[in-house]
Amino acid sequence: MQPRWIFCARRVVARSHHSSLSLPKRLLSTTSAEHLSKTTRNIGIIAHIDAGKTTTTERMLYYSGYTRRIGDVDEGSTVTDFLPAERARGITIQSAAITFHWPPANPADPNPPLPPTFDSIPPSSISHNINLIDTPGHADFTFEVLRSLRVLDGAVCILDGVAGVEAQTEKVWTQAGLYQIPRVIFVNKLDRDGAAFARTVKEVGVRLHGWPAVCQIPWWKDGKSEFVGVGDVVNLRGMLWQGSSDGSQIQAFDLNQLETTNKQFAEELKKARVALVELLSEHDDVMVEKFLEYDEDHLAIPGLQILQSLRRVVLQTPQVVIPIFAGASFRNIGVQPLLDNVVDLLPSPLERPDPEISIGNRTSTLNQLLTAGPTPSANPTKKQSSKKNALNAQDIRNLAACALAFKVVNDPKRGILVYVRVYSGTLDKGSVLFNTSLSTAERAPRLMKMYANDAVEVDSLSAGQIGVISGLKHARTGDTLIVYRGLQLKGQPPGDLSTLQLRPINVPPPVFFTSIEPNSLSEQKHVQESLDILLREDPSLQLSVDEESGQTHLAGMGDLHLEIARDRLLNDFKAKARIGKIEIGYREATTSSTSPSTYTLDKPIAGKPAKAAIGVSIAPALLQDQYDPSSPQPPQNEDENHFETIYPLPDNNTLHISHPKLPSHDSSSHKSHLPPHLSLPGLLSAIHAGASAALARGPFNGFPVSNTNISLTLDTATHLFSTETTPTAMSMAARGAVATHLRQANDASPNVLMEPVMRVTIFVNEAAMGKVVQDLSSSRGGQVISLDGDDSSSSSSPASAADVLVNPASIYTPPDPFSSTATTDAGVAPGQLAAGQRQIVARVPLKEMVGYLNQLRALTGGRGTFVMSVDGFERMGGQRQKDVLDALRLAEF
Ligand SMILES: Nc1nc2c(ncn2[C@@H]2O[C@H](COP(=O)(O)OP(=O)(O)OP(=O)(O)O)[C@@H](O)[C@H]2O)c(=O)[nH]1
Repeated sequence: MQPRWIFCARRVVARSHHSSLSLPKRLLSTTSAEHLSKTTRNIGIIAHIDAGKTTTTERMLYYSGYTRRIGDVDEGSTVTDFLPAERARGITIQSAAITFHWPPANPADPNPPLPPTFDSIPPSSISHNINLIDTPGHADFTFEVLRSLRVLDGAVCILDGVAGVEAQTEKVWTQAGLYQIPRVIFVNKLDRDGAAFARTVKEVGVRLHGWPAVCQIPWWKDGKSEFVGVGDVVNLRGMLWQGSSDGSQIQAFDLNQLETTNKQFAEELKKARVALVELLSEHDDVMVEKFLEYDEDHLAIPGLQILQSLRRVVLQTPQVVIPIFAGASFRNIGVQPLLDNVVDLLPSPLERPDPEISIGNRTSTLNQLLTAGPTPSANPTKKQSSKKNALNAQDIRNLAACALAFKVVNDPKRGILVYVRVYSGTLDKGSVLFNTSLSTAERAPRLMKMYANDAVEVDSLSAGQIGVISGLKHARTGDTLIVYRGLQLKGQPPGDLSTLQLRPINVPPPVFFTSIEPNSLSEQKHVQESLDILLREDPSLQLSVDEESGQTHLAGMGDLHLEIARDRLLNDFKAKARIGKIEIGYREATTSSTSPSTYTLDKPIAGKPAKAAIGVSIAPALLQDQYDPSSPQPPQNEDENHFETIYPLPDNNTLHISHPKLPSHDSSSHKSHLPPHLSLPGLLSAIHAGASAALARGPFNGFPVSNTNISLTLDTATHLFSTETTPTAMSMAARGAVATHLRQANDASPNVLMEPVMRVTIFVNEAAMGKVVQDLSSSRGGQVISLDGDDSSSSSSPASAADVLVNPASIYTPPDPFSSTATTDAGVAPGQLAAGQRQIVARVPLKEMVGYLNQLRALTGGRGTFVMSVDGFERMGGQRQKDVLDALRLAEF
């Protein structure tokens, strides 16, 4: 049988003189939504930095015919890394979603009918629509990886065959597992000196907690280290990449041919087939039946049966079997069969679990909402709010589409592009999109699919599809967009629908910040507009204005995160601004309470008289030495028996607003308490905004305030002054009130500093372990939590009960061309790391982790890697606080 990809690869050569992309539009416009969903794969590539994601993606685009020459990351000519900052650094910063077809469609018959089942042919016999999302590999962009993961149906994890499983891979792998994303592995860079396929496969078992199913074995020329092709264990054939520089010419040899030309390789291929059938039989009952049907002959089972069994195990939840493929993208080896396997093994959008949603105060799934009819009340005690927010069957029928904006990109040529994944219904060009995150509606002027660097306009995007909306003014990365039939631009969908969030995620607290000052007044507008775009692109950046200094502070997740933001601002947006040093974002915690008093604002705003008052007091939150800052929840208390609304705020702050009971359905009680131009929700949101602004800068050292309870009291009889009390006046009153009391509390007993503390996981070679632990605990003030996964929370132990404990001795691997101690199983117990590898988990103040990579490299001869994430904020000891403050002051001069 001639491999299908040989045909595809040849077609690439034939197509390469065509410059335009006329095919996709036809394909999309004539394909039914269901056909499209069945033949769609929304996949991502996840990997450690430099494992070869970009190189592999470029080959995928080339072989599928979407680019005419192979891009080269080292030359800065790739399609996917398209920001100048990315090209300059050779790393991927933004997730770019690209659509292509695999196998390439036949222009004469772009939509051949789908067979009723794929029982007799593999899915990759039919052209599929692949939406590929390239995810960033650097730890600072973990949040961006998470955002991309949300929209994936499957993933290819690329490993560097020399480095094996690296720290960041393990982290992203686990995160993808939490989203139940089926994954396959591509062991790349097998052409490099020191590439160790066998060791890497064992590491997959032990560190990624699954059973590696070796589906391809590397083909080393004459059994030595020149990597020339792969052995296809599923179809029992060898594939040799030789004779063409672009990898489009591949020779295939069946087992009989191999037995005469390369006996040793043929024997290994058979061993691999036996191991694969054995492994599949342990996890798939159908494979056991096939095994018996074919007289227990591992080699007699047809490749298609093996493929179908692999597909079943990959789609099992949790995924325990991990298919492994081999290649060297840079040498153009292995990419076409990898693409076949993406189509054959990874799921279509129709095969994915129902996406999670949050609506009102509860969580559910989208299909439950769409099929359940009228929604039940979120909380039986909240009668009033549930009555107001309940949805009837017609409301739900009117929900014409739900989509998630997973990426906003400012394209130099096309303006702002919002990448969306549609989860239900169909999003049509021109429809009104209600943004449930911003509570505003805007029209979708243009819809597109992105093919490499070419955009193709489409009229609609149906469920399961990934596409781009251009011309939106407000939508940000992460926003949920819904289409509600008949909704006008100024309207709001009924009840809880206006709060519907698809796959909501918590934004971690920013731990670094920098200051931004326009060079001149005339530059201010451009700087602000550029910052607005940056924030739409990346909501894990946060902006605040320091009223005292007039400076704008930009806060982010890591120093590289802010560095990239700075580069984007200055180089891409050409903003003329002074940008300060990147500093650690400490917090200051209140340590004493204040007595209640009333604060009155009485000064003109924008030339108009303004007056508003509010009662205020503050107190330290239960004085915790540590806290875990999570994102604020929606208001907790709308119970009609209470007069208080409680807002949990970031950084362990809480805002209590006492106010009169004004049921929102009772307009007469509103009229008796409030002037006609004010509403209770409007006043509460103004107070919330004012109090939050005051907390952004503490009186002690200008850091954001943490661990503080704020009590504000709104007495509608004495605190409102007719038309002089506007929401803006009330917001300013709240801000002034809180700022005054924060100062009072700090004067009575100074605030204390809290510092970000990281959870750090470090992988080192055995010889370096002692030095690294010593450096962590003595020089960096860190606390070692576990060594080699002896703590249940460490990432080398199974992350959950679903994870399996894999004994590396039971994993089949072909031999590597050179023998290495790392490929032996000696001394490696199940659940432990491969020989020679050690893992350290520690809590270390962020300040001590700045520039750690260089130090770790020096201590480990360049082999150590680490990942870290914010574990919480911790109160600093007196001496440490003094040292930090002294250093900060020194830096000001
Ligand atoms: N020898 C060899 N080098 C490779 C191979 N694949 C990629 N590289 C090189 O590895 C380096 C990193 O490759 P990229 O494709 O940029 O890796 P990436 O994973 O996209 O990296 P980030 O975008 O930084 O996350 C480049 O210098 C590539 O040329 C391969 O198969 N063999």
